[in-house]
Amino acid sequence: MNRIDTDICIIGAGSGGLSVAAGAAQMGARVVLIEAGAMGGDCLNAGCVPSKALLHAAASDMGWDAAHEHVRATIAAIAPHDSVERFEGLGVRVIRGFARFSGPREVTVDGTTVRARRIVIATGSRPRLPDVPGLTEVPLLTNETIFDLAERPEPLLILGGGPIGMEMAQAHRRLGCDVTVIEPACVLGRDDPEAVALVTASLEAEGVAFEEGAVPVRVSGTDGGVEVVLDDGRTLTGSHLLVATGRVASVEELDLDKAGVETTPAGVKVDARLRSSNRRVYAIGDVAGGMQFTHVAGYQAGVIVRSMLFGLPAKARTAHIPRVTYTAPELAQVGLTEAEARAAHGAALEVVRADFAGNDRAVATENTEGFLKVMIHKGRPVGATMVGPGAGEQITLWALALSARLKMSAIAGMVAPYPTMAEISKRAAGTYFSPRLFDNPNVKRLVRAVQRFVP
Ligand SMILES: Cc1cc2nc3c(=O)[nH]c(=O)nc-3n(C[C@H](O)[C@H](O)[C@H](O)COP(=O)(O)OP(=O)(O)OC[C@H]3O[C@@H](n4cnc5c(N)ncnc54)[C@H](O)[C@@H]3O)c2cc1C
Ligand SMILES: NC(=O)c1ccc[n+]([C@@H]2O[C@H](COP(=O)([O-])OP(=O)(O)OC[C@H]3O[C@@H](n4cnc5c(N)ncnc54)[C@H](O)[C@@H]3O)[C@@H](O)[C@H]2O)c1
Repeated sequence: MNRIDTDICIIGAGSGGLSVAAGAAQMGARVVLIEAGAMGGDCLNAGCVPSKALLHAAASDMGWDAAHEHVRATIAAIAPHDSVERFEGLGVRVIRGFARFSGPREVTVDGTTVRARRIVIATGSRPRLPDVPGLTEVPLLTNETIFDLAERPEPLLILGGGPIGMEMAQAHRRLGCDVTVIEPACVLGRDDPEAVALVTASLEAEGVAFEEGAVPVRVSGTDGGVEVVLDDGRTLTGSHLLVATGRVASVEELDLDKAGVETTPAGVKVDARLRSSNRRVYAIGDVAGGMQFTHVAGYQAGVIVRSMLFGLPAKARTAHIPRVTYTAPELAQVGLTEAEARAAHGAALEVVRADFAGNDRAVATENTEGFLKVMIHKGRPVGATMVGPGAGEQITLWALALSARLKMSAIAGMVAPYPTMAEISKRAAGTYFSPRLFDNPNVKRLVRAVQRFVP
């Protein structure tokens, strides 16, 4: 049995683990990084990167084979950034293999024991298969297999109308497939319903069929395909079935009990500093059971690097984290939705809105569908929802406003170049101040008084 002593041992080289490794090694810590599968984890190989590449290819009308070639080429172009070579170049010791805890301070991988002062669990998540009779007996697609499909599904059935289901529905429809999304509740159920309605209408107009409020009760194989029976008795038939019904944290087989690391149904149980019940062991990213995004894993990596390397008691916040569903139109959210903000702040909440229809650039470029809504409490934004062209890029202004706790006056005071889509944010901020200025009798009295005296 080999033995390695190190400062930090990281299990999982995905979005979270790689960020910890790069940060900690470049600041002088001895780092061991263990990866069982492909470097880069889900985001690079079966998540963000292939899904956005496929959406782009589908929008560019390049056809099925060229679209999949574009997906492979995109992964290959980004892969060197996450590669063993790059990380070894940064001074990280990379071990390929499946890691398990063998004690409170040690992890074992293929006959090597790594003893570390701090251990980071960054093992991510895998697709959750819902408990529908017959589901496990038919060939299924998940995010792990859909990007490698050689043949075009005809038609494609999708279980789940979350971000994966919606992005894959639009991409595959645009690549020429008939697509039906089966969703027992509402699609994109965490998001602002008015914004979701625009996304759904756009996908419907392109030919995606939605079965909302439909519960799948049985799945079975057919000659060359699958059948899904719904609770109202109807049967839908497809050549392929994509299951996109949420994620399960990858905690099994880690032998967490040997390290005294507790779990919850969502993943590793962590405190606000992302420490597990074993104070030497941290968990970040999808396995920590919070928001499941690459930028969250990266942000959490920064928080624990500060804590592990400098002993600074950094806490992870969530109120300023944005999220985007990359359909056309894009749907972006940061902070509270209107419903969440009303529940949190009641009558003290103000909501302002600006529509792309009132934005000159949107009119000139025929991109007028969509809006921005900003939720404001005591002069500061507590949430923003944007749906429309480039919403994912534009939400970053509001992500900054929330993370830096800016006042609405900071946004209103910004000069945005004319004509840009970005003026929509300034317009929303102006809408917040205009009743205070224009419908205010005191302001009018003051202006009349001053005008009497100015020469
Ligand atoms: C289809 C899809 C699209 C997505 N699109 C977006 C998007 O547009 N934007 C966004 O922000 N997020 C997106 N996500 C979410 C994003 O991919 C995840 O939140 C992110 O990858 C989580 O990073 P992680 O480091 O926690 O886990 P991962 O990136 O999954 O990395 C975990 C790594 O740990 C390894 N591992 C697991 N167990 C062990 C073990 N015992 N020993 C050694 N190695 C182990 C795995 O092999 C894996 O490489 C998407 C997800 C999916 C599925
Ligand atoms: N653009 C992005 O940032 C992006 C894109 C894709 C995925 N992701 C991340 O990956 C996570 C997982 O995505 P997801 O879409 O799988 O999960 P999700 O949890 O967001 O959505 C799953 C959907 O499946 C539905 N569902 C549950 N049981 C079902 C059943 N038996 N039959 C049919 N539908 C059922 C749920 O009601 C829900 O709407 C997301 O939460 C997100 O964090 C992010």
